[in-house]
Amino acid sequence: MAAEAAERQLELLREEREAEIAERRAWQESVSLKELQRRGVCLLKLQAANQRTGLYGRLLVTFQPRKHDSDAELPYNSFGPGDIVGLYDSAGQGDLLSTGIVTRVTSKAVTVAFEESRDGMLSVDHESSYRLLKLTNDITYNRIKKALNALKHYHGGPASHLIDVLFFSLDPSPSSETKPLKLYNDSLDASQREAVSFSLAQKELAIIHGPPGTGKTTTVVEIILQAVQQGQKVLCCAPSNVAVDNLVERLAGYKARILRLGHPARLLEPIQQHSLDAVLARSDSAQIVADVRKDIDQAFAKSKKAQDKGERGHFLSEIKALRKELKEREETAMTVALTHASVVLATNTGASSDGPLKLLPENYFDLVVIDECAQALEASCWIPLLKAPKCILAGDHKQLPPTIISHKAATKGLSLSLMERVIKRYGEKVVKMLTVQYRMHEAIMQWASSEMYDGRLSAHPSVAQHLLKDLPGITCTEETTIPLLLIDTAGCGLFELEVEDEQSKGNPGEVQLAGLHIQALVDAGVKAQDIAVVAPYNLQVDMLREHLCHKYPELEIKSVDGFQGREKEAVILSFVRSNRKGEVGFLAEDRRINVAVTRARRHVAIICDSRTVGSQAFLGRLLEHFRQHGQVHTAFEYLNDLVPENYSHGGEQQQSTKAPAAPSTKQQPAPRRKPKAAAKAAPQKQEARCSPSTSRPGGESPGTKGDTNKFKAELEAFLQSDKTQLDFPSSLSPHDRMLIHHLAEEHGLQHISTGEGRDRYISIRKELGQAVVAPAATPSEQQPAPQTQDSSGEVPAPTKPEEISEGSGKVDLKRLHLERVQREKARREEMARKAQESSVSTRGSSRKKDKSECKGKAAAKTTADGASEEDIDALISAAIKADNTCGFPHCKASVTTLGQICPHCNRRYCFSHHIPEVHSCGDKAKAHARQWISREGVLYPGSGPKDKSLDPTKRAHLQRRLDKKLSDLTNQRKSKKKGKEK
Ligand SMILES: Nc1ncnc2c1ncn2[C@@H]1O[C@H](COP(=O)(O)OP(=O)(O)OP(=O)(O)O)[C@@H](O)[C@H]1O
Ligand SMILES: [Zn+2]
Ligand SMILES: [Zn+2]
Repeated sequence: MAAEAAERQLELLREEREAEIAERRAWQESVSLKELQRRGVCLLKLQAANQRTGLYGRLLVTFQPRKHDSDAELPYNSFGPGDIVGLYDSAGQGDLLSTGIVTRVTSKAVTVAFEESRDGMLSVDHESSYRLLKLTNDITYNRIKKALNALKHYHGGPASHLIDVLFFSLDPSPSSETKPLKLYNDSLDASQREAVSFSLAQKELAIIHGPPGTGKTTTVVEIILQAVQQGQKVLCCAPSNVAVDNLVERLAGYKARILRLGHPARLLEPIQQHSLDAVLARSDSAQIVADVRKDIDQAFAKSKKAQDKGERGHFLSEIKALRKELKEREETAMTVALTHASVVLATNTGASSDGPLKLLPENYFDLVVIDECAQALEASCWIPLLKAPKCILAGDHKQLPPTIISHKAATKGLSLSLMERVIKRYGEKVVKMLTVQYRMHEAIMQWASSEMYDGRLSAHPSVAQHLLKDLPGITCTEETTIPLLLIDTAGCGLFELEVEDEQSKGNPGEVQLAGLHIQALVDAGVKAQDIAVVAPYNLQVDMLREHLCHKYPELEIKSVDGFQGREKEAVILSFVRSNRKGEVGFLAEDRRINVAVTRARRHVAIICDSRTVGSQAFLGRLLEHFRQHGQVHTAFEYLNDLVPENYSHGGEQQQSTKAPAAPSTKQQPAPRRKPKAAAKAAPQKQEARCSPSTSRPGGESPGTKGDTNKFKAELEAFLQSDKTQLDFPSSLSPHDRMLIHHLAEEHGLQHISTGEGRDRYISIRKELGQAVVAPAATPSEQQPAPQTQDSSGEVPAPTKPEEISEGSGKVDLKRLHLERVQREKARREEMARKAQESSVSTRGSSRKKDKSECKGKAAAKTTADGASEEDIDALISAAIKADNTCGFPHCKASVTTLGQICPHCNRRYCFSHHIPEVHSCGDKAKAHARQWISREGVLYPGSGPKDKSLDPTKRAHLQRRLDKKLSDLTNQRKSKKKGKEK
């Protein structure tokens, strides 16, 4: 049974391994070194800054960027302790010199430990240029493989019985009686106490299921202390270093005798003293060991100066002998340190028998504890599990499972954790769930509880009602007094970026909105360090960082996966996906969303397109929870702050003079959040939830009806009159503004915002001849429904197709026209009948030719000629509408409210396409930017005080950054084109 399972795991691991290697190879073969560096797996142009001998006689070399100033920072990279890297000679052929393990990474340097290589000693010098490339990690794989092979052939070891239980060939034994415990931590709640005594009483297996914030680690620590109290030796593991360190820190607080295995350099400062290295350094043999190491270093230095081969060989053999001695002495000291400890802690792979644990006898440990078990590969758990007769697994299988590269291996079961697998079989028999949570406001918890934890969670009174405003130094504002906020972008045209060969997604509009919400929180006194911005896609994380990091260096911006296990007072989630297909991709993973939401203590803000995201049932219920128990803002309320100049459309293009280049358009405008008082006073705040997402053509959302009708009446009166401008008072709520904006767009009227902040008011203007536009019965959907080329044949043809001019705009016109005709039907039966007749008569006679970029500016004129009077009305407004779509070929996004005019080509583009590089104004923008930089010495207006005497290095730096940005954008565009051609 166990053997079969082990075999199967081995197979899946092989598959995973192959996928990993294939991915890396594909990168290395098809991607330039520069690009590899951009992806964070390669560091170019390094120099060796220093080298010394570390533990086990390994050579430790610290690399820095090869720059003349010593302060240079490494570029962004994903190097971390434990990573296997290749060291290459940058000059010449770029040969692989050696492989090593990263032991430490700072912003300025990376340290690598090199094993003794086959042909003697690696030697690095300070003059040469090197590069480091991350390799796939053989060590982890090999250790897991080794453990699985040991499992396959396991016979008579301490874990025999446990293995049978975990593979279901033996039922767990009945638990033993235990006497009442004297707790180390007497503040444990009832569910935690129960978990502790249950775990101690079980014979082979206990599982602690700890939902977010329920004190899982607190409970595990108590269990370990109790076990130690009973004289047991405990091996305590977790898949990640962070989780292990967390346990070390907590146990150290109780003065337990602990020992942490692993590279000391990667451990947090307070944990280092518990590391094997530190313990050894304090031991009696420390001085001798240190002396031996010094001898090695000296011999090494001499060997490099050696004149002839013979002399050199002499030193090398001396080094060899010294290393052997060092190893023996270290092993003796290590055994002493290991046996002195009651609790040995390591990562799952760190517990491998090829490390220090090989020094201990086979049945040394009584108990293995694996924390965060639901995030570990089952195979990796078998490394520690083989070492004891009993295990306690702690974790939450309702949060994210381990990351797997091979989709196939994942679906075949590699992503199923040991914890989940065992719970599925044994259920309640072996599990205790912790049910009181100490993190989230009740409103945040409630959703997670009912969706993921059978409604069993309750909030501890100390957190149940806590809000941001209760933190010191925070004023009461709308944002700090609500636990749940939904900022809905539905209908605002804030679409995700479409980078087709890119798995990752980004959404610039949501980046801007996140910036505005953070500003509001910070203005109210919330510290940036208490806020996290979390997004499910790395591309979005990068974009958020780029946009927000300078302004709020303390702000934490992470992917959902990177934030698991953490918490923040306020969490802002950007769900990114906004498309007409309602595609949500891996947002559909319930556990990812569970993790994202449950990081927050007092406040969660979700920024998303409810129309895209809400189409998935689980996410739909999340949004519904926010609507029921929280506040809803529509992104329209932030419009004026987002792109102030775009609230008008038509003649005025004030912005074209002040937008010098691409980067500037990505910059956040100076925050001008709506006046707090006005926002609070808005009486129909609750109705703001009736965002455009809920309005459909032919039916408007309840609750807004009164206002809509009122404004509609005003508008109609205005249309009938010969006035050309209608001003609305500045006291309008954001919601009313949105309604007016809708109606104006409906009627194809100009829509202008005048004034600043509190004094801002909206006016509506008509152009000459526009008074004849027929008022629409109901708001129509802002963007027409998605339409593929194939399905276009089903769209009924308009009355007189032959009168429609050539060009792509006409198809849109047809459909828009028909939509309008159909809506009119409800109100004017007569006309509707006529329209229907005619559309039936010509149905199927038109074919779509959606090629040209022309958006039908001319089309309106020509089509107008012979159409019936009503159709002229409809067509005029349809033409206006068509003119209001993005200028990018095939993009149909509305740009009436959120478009940006490109200063180079003067066309209006949607948020995804407004960047000059994206719609092929890149060269112009680049030239312009260079001019600007050389003239002003700044990257974008307001990026810093104008410094005419900008020094050349600084300028070069700016130039480099700009070039990078521009080339990134160009690449994005290229890859997009590639995708399109397929
Ligand atoms: N019985 C308790 N009484 C008061 N506070 C508690 C109790 N148990 C846990 N806490 C508090 O709850 C918080 C979370 O505890 P802990 O770190 O043990 O949780 P966890 O479940 O491991 O967290 P995670 O969700 O990251 O897995 C801590 O601040 C801890 O002090
Ligand atoms: Zn342009
Ligand atoms: Zn567009």
